[in-house]
Amino acid sequence: METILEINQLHKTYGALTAVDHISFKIKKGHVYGILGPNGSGKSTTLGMVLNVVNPTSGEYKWFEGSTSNHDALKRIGAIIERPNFYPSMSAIQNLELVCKIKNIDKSKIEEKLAVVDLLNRSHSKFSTYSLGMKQRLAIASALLNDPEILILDEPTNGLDPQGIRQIRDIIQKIASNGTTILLASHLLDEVEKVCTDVIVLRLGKMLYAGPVDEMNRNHGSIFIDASDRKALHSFIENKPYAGTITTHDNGLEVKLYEPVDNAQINKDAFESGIILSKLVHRKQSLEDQFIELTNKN
Ligand SMILES: Nc1ncnc2c1ncn2[C@@H]1O[C@H](COP(=O)(O)OP(=O)(O)OP(=O)(O)O)[C@@H](O)[C@H]1O
Repeated sequence: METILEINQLHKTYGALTAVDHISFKIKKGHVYGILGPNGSGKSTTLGMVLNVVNPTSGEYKWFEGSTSNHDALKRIGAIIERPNFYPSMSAIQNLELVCKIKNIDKSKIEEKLAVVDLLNRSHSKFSTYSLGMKQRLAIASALLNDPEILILDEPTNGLDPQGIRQIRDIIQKIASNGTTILLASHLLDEVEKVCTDVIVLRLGKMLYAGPVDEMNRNHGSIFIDASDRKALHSFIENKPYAGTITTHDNGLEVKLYEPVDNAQINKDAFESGIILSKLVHRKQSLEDQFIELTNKN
């Protein structure tokens, strides 16, 4: 599968502060990627570096498998990394015509792109009359004018109401379904989970996870068990191949599972080792729990 962007050991410091710490990942064609992390984790700096507006301290990145210079690659990319900024007294169409003129793009695409972002019926209204969501959608239409191979969005739903958020998410999915690769930065796990196929998790500039969203979710959870002989229970469970970290609580043991195992099997194993379980509860970890765990741990 074609690689759109390859980042290798990209690193950025501002004085003593490390904003991005030797991160490496690949963006493959046709996927929707989320860069997920709390505020200040280095998402915008990463986007800034690959868009040639922030100079990396070290490391490298390569667009389109190196078939073009990083400067020329920008013509094949659509990006919104700042708040939408258009002329307030001009209509959507007039603003997009101006963008076409500046970027030397054919005007014929304007209507098509306004339709993608659901703004055709307001295309003659002044930009100043637009809601924040409409402004953001116009920015997306503008970034799509040159039919980019990848669309990059930094916190695309920031400040929007639930309906505005929903519209932007639907539009992102519509654009992705037409084959455009998408890279979006977000601090919202829910957003990434709903929209993205793949995720790169950052914290304090470090990459904690890169891979499919559903593999981040492929977690076997924990079991909570108890028996009258706690010590024997501990020795029994710690030797099981499915058992990970064991935490002792007042009301029993919590055991993280490395492998899938059903309750009946655990019960049988315990019984065969002479242990009668007085408690056996299986809890699957939510993606949110995992995200919090990932971003707290490292
Ligand atoms: N121009 C700059 N000068 C100094 N420090 C900077 C600069 N730009 C970013 N930083 C710092 O680098 C770190 C990463 O910032 P960055 O904006 O990339 O994070 P982010 O994940 O995008 O967060 P947010 O969502 O809050 O923008 C932060 O500690 C930030 O204060």
